[in-house]
Amino acid sequence: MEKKYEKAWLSYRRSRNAQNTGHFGSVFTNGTGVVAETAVSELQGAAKELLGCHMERGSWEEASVRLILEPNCGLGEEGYEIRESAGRLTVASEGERGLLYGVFACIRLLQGEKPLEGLSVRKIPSAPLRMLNHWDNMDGSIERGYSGDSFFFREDKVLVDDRTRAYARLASSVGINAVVINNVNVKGSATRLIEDDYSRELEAMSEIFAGYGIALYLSINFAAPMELGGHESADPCDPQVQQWWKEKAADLYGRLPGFGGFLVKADSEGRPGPFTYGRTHAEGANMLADAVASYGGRIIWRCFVYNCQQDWRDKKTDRAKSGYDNFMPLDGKFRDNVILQIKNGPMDFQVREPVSPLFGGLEHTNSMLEVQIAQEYTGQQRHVCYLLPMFKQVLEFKTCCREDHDRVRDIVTGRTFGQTNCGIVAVANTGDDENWTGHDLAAANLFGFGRLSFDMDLSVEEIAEEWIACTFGNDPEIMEKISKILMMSWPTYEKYTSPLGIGWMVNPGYHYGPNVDGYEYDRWGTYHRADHKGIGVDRSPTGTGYSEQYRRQNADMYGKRENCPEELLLFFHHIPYDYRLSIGKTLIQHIYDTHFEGASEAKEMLDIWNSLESKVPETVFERVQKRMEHQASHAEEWRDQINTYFYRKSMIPDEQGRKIY
Ligand SMILES: CO[C@H]1[C@H](O)[C@@H](O)[C@H](O)O[C@@H]1C(=O)O
Repeated sequence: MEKKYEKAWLSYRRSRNAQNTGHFGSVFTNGTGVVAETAVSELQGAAKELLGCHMERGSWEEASVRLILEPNCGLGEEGYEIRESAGRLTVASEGERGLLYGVFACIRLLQGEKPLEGLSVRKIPSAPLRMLNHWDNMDGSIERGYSGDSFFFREDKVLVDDRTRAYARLASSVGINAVVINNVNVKGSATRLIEDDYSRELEAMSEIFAGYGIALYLSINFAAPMELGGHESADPCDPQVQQWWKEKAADLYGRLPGFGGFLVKADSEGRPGPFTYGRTHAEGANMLADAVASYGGRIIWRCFVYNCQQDWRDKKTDRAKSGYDNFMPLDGKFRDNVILQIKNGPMDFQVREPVSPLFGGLEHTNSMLEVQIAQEYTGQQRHVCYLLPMFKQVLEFKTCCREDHDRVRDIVTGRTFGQTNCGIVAVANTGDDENWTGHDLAAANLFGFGRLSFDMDLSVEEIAEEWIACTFGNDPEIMEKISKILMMSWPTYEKYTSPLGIGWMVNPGYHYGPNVDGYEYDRWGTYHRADHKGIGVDRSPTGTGYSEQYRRQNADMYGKRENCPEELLLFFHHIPYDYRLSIGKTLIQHIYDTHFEGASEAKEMLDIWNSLESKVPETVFERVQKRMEHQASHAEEWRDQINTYFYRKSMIPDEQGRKIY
């Protein structure tokens, strides 16, 4: 049976005032393609539901809204301009996708009850590629999925139904233009997605996506020529293997409208890759790039490559170094239609990490920033954790690879090195739960990721406010309180879990809940190295040397403990418990204090939510309340386990004499 689903931020409430109704009499477009059609019908649907206006199609002269393709207007295919004058609204772009994004922007204004009079807005998307990666498996499960099962797959079948369109609307409404529907760990029947078996469904899906300006991408299994083609190897330098991929590409591009290309996780966590054949990642990626090049296809190649068989006794090997060690020597060796996909930090989506040194390191290679909105290590969508402030910090980080235009955002938007194949991608947080994201407030991360990738000038507060207005309406009390919860949530989560850049301390495997030594003696390279004197990983030049992978200025900042930003202190240094931080307190006291504070803030967020009972729909109120109650008590569990652990290790009491077990 199909599960019901809601419309998230696209569930339109009737406007409380009539200020904008005059604008929505009729609509004209000179676009003739499917995306222009979508733009028109989205506008008509929203006008009807938000304002009660039935918009007819009208001629250029009479229409009150004109969606106009204007060649060479400098906006590009995806940029738009919205102009209002004398009761008429014009949305202009060079491409139909720009018209669609412009329409969704108008709809957001209506949802926020903003007046349209005299409006003049011009936006060109910041990142060329704005992508979602779904880690959905063909059996319907989702790797690191916290919102139910997949709505793309079930029991080895590809699902194409109303929900596919509903998903495409949500994604496109915030500017997403590329989607990978299957898990990067490609095994079993997922390897067959590129075979004919699924062609009918994938064709239908890519058609729906294309109508919303979204390119469908697939994750592939590097060993597919062996598993599907019966070849003896998957060696990228073997002409037969090359030929096999060429034929696959010809077939896929021949039948899937707007097909984007492949995403590849190779030689990582047990997945096959070019290393088996003594080949480099560049040789692997370029072979695929050549197969898709003539169709305008792209190969997105992940840099999440590290030794997952480490010995915890070995203090020289450092997982944080592996991305850079593997890919820096290949800079400049990749084809132009290859994009390296780099996780924001050198480890794995922890609550705080430094920015990967590949940003600012690579100069001749297209790169894309990968973040995770599925909250694998940040509360798994049972805890509220609004991640946009983290993403914003990452994007604003100065890599020092240039005097100017050297921030991560400059690199991934093509400003630093003039690249056009670049962008930003998030591991998605959706599933077939009624509200899409399990936690209703987690939808702010999905919405926010899209909005930020489209417009990196937006502040995280503005994004939160837009999302709240679209989802709950713009009642000032709702706005203020939910904003407050969202803005508190990441720092709060960090405080009661693993602050100062130490990370981890979770239960192995499923990564939820406190377990200080969970990964301490394991093979994954994720250690905190705590003993009775101190804690932290020495990644300075005299330790593992990781800090030296940064450009000089940043290497100096991270390499010396007195220069290191404190929020990352334990990522880079092993610090004694009695070390005095700049705020005047000792490290151990800071650990105690943050955990007490974090747990009490989690309770405060719950209280704020509870005060909104009469203001938000009952089902939503209760869903969120249940999760926030769990969060508040789980935060206490974190607090007590962490504080007790470090009290037992250090035997230094809390200066404030609070209860430590
Ligand atoms: C898809 O595999 C994931 C894996 O579940 C996750 O725990 C790990 O952190 O990252 C991997 C990756 O990013 O490839």
